[in-house]
Amino acid sequence: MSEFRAFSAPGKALLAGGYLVLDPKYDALVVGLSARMHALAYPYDLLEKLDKFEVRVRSRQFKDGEWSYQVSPESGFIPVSVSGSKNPFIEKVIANVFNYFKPNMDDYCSRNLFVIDIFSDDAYHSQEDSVTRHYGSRNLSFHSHRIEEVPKTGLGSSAGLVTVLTTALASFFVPNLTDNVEGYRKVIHNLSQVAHCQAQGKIGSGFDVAAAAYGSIRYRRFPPKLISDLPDIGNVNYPDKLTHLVDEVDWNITIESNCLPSGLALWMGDIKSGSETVKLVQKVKKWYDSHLPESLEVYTELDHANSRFMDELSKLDRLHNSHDHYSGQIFEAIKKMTLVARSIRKSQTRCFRKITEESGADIEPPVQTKLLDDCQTLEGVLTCLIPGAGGYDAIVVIATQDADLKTQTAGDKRFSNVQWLDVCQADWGVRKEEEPETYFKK
Ligand SMILES: Nc1ncnc2c1ncn2[C@@H]1O[C@H](COP(=O)(O)OP(=O)(O)O)[C@@H](O)[C@H]1O
Ligand SMILES: C[C@@](O)(CCOP(=O)(O)OP(=O)(O)O)CC(=O)O
Repeated sequence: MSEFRAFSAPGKALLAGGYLVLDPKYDALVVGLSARMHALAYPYDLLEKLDKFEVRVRSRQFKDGEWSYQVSPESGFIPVSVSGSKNPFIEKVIANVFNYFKPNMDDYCSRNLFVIDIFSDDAYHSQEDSVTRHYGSRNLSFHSHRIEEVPKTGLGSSAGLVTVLTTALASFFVPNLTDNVEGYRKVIHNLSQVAHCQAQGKIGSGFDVAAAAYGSIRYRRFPPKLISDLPDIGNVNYPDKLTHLVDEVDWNITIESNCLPSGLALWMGDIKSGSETVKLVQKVKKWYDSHLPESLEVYTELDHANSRFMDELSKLDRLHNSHDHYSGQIFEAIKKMTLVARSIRKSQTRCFRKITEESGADIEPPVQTKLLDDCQTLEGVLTCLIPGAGGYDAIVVIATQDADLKTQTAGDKRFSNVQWLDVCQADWGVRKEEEPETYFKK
């Protein structure tokens, strides 16, 4: 492999199943977004030190955005930073991709330097303190702060980074991956889940990594033990255990394509304040354990509402695919879906308000319920919800394709805190980008 090549992976919005998805008993709906994380892999290069590999990852949209790590087979491919700065997500990707492919120094003696550039679309981060530059054939925002200091919008930047970087790095070891990402999607997904969990230092449900790898899906998580049982990186057994986990073990996971029907549009509104997912999760867990069996009843009601929501969307999607988009049947189905979606939202709001009041975790605080109710009055809106962990981060509105929420809400005080992000659903997962030269700075 000596060619330039580029890959990209999508951001996510969790539309149903927040909290429940942490338990392998429940399904969630996560959609892939048009905002993507990109990786441009350069041809092999030569590093003077012939007994080591070096991976150089550059993310030039952020201050000091360059991380270099060296690895060698003798030290169990434990990445050693040579740039001084560390990025845990990049570090764990390198550790796992090398431990899985186990490249032999002799085979790579004159091609042991791997250079990868990362680009992230604007919607992932707040645009304050940034300048737009024409880069290749794209407009990209360049921030004056380091990546950790730039506020996020919650689209899953680390999951996108891990997934696209795993793909790009793997393409150095498997030359035919570039033209066959589909054939390696499961390996990319499994390796990315492992790296992401290790970097986060916790085992989330993995819905964000699954969406980065597969796009819009109905998702049921893997048992957390699969990853927590791995030995430490550097342990002599790590490469074999990892390979066994990635290739042989049944993860008991559900990943089924489940996208928003093509006649509907997704709007994502960033709210000018944020919530911390980890703290919310801790409070909800505590509430769940101390309120059994009532908390189980609440989860069962929520799960029922979530499943109805996913089923209705699938039904509408199937109808859309088999009919002319302007047929009377589609209009009727959308009208029916609106009624169903509103009853589902009522049920979700009732449950989330109850959890909010009893746990002290602001999943759906009254101001957010009010905002959703206001959104519901806009023309063309089917339903709206608070994505992911809820709180004050964001709202999602599902509307008919011709509804223009930006125009409808402009100057309306009720929506003064909402900034509509420039994203839509894009249901494909990690993939090759056909024209890598469009990323080159001219
Ligand atoms: N474009 C990028 N370049 C380099 N590192 C990135 C980039 N985007 C995200 N990251 C890494 O992911 C971290 C953010 O991860 P996290 O806090 O889990 O946020 P998110 O919810 O967006 O995934 C950053 O601090 C950085 O280490
Ligand atoms: C609570 C959760 O089920 C969903 C959180 O969804 P968000 O979309 O809010 O996630 P972050 O981007 O990580 O903050 C936790 C999980 O499933 O890991």
